Amino acid sequence: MIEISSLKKQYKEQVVLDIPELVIQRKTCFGLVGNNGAGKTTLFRTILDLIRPTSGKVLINGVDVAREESWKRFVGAYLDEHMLLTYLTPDEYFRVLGRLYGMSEADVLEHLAPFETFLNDEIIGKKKYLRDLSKGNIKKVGIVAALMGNPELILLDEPFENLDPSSQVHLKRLIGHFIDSGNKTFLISSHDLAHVTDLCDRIVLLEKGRILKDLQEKAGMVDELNAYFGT
Ligand SMILES: Nc1ncnc2c1ncn2[C@@H]1O[C@H](COP(=O)(O)OP(=O)(O)OP(=O)(O)O)[C@@H](O)[C@H]1O
Repeated sequence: MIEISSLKKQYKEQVVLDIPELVIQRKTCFGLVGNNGAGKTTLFRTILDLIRPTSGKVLINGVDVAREESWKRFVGAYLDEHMLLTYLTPDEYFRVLGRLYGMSEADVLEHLAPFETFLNDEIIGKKKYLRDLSKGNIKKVGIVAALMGNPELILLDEPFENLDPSSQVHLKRLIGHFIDSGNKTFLISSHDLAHVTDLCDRIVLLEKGRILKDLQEKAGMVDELNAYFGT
């Protein structure tokens, strides 16, 4: 469970995040939407303690993310390519992460198996450095890496961006499968209203750092979002 209280992030006089209270229950697929600059990435970065809030706090399963490290064992995330070791090939990167999570080579291969189609033949088994992959293929590596080590909570920032249409559908199926397995919580930010509303049972709409809507009923979700975005 994620508990956010009195969370504020300010750059000089600009308040970019202002969330008095937000609780995200376990086993939820939580979608985060909002226009450019609404504060989606800032919220994710704050939850992951990559930036410190000006005030307020984030608890993951009761642990204050800014004070302890234990939450990192059950959280996986992919926000952007800065999270990757781009001087490695994808195979090397998965192997390094596997070691970090105490996985054997066989465990790593077992983890990668369901992603075989998603990680197309330009990624696995090629001696290409991560930094030389296309944007979409880098994203695929980041997403598959975020799911390593059997995390309970997974944060994905714009997972569908830069993916070709069939990979988007494939990813949606993969995430859906993890959600159906019943023990994972996903936080997904996206500009793709169709994908995010298909997947998520709760969607929060941010505007200028504030929660404008908190949609928790599937029925009407799409219409409310379309009305807001004028789509
Ligand atoms: N280091 C920083 N210094 C000053 N302002 C910042 C900094 N980082 C983020 N911001 C500002 O915070 C606001 C929220 O940015 P954020 O990246 O969280 O938005 P977003 O909803 O993820 O946008 P997008 O959909 O474009 O990715 C923006 O106005 C941005 O310019």
